[in-house]
Amino acid sequence: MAIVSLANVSKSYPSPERGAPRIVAVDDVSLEIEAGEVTGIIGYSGAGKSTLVRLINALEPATDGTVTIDGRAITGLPERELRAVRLGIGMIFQQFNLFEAKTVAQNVAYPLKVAGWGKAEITARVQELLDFVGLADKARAYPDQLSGGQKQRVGIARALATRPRILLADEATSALDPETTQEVLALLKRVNEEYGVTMVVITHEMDVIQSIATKVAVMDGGRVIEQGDVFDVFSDPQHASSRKFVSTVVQGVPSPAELAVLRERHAGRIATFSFRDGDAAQARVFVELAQAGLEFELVYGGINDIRGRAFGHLTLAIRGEEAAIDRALARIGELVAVTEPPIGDGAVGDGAVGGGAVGDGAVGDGAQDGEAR
Ligand SMILES: Nc1ncnc2c1ncn2[C@@H]1O[C@H](COP(=O)(O)OP(=O)(O)OP(=O)(O)O)[C@@H](O)[C@H]1O
Repeated sequence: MAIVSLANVSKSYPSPERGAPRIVAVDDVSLEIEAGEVTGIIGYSGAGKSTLVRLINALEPATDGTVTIDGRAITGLPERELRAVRLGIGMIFQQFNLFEAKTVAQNVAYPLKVAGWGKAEITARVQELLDFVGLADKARAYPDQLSGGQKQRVGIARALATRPRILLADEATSALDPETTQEVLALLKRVNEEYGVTMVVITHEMDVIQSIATKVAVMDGGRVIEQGDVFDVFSDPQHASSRKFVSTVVQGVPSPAELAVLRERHAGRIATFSFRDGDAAQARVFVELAQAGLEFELVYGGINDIRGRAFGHLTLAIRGEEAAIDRALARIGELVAVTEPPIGDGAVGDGAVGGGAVGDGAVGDGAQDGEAR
């Protein structure tokens, strides 16, 4: 059952310039978040992700459409009732937002005080939460005595204090180093698995999606342009904008700048082949190219793993007769996704290198030559 449901939700703000049209931050978004799922919201800066989260946690009213939390439409509810809705939603932030003048225990206790819990109950709950996040020994410390990862663990304990069913995380690991990010992600995974908390995670980091998200929604220009299982969206994005965004976060897809370098270094036509798990097609690519009498080398590549399922991209520079390359790519295109990035500036001749050359063949050889990472 959907615990968060958005139906045709829009949010616009008046423009700072007089007479200019309103700024549309969220544009006709419909999204269902199932209870117990971890949903990643991704997209470029300015796509509307933070605004979407403020609509879900009832911090701002939608301009249009209906936001439903736990079966209850929150649009138009009076402030007193919105406060009750907010108690069921925890929130963690990139900059942790802890009270610097309060101890760790006081920070965690704060929402319980606001919610009117009794003193003994608060003490017991704070102890339980600090044990859960592994900071029982820091109860009396102040935030400036903690590392970034510890601060975020306090943030998580505080967000969970009132036993919310939903946790919203806005770039919660973006200020942390990679190792600390992994620790915090492991903790968030436990929050989801042990407490059954539904999570909505805004991020621009592939690591976060890869480690904890089960579902993902891609935002662009205020709209959700694609949503679905993480593996499906990342291994085979359907929408041109999500393909562009996904290619910036997955391993193995050369950026336009990297492509320009590849074209300078390697003669031939550059083509990227994309594979998904269960695909036995990888070897067929090399066989087809070799059988067509084409010379090729592996110039770029990478494999991504999303909870045990792999997908990857290999970029080859292919040399040979134009028509033979066309025919081979058409045949291979029936087996795997083939992309030939448009030839931009700096493209080096993709002219024929004379047919009949035998391909490099072995993946290993190519990888040594190439930029594989
Ligand atoms: N309170 C506001 N008043 C006016 N415009 C706003 C307001 N909040 C957001 N916007 C505009 O709405 C658009 C979406 O902003 P939002 O912060 O939701 O994007 P985002 O995807 O979270 O970006 P980032 O990753 O940079 O935080 C932007 O153009 C932003 O300038």
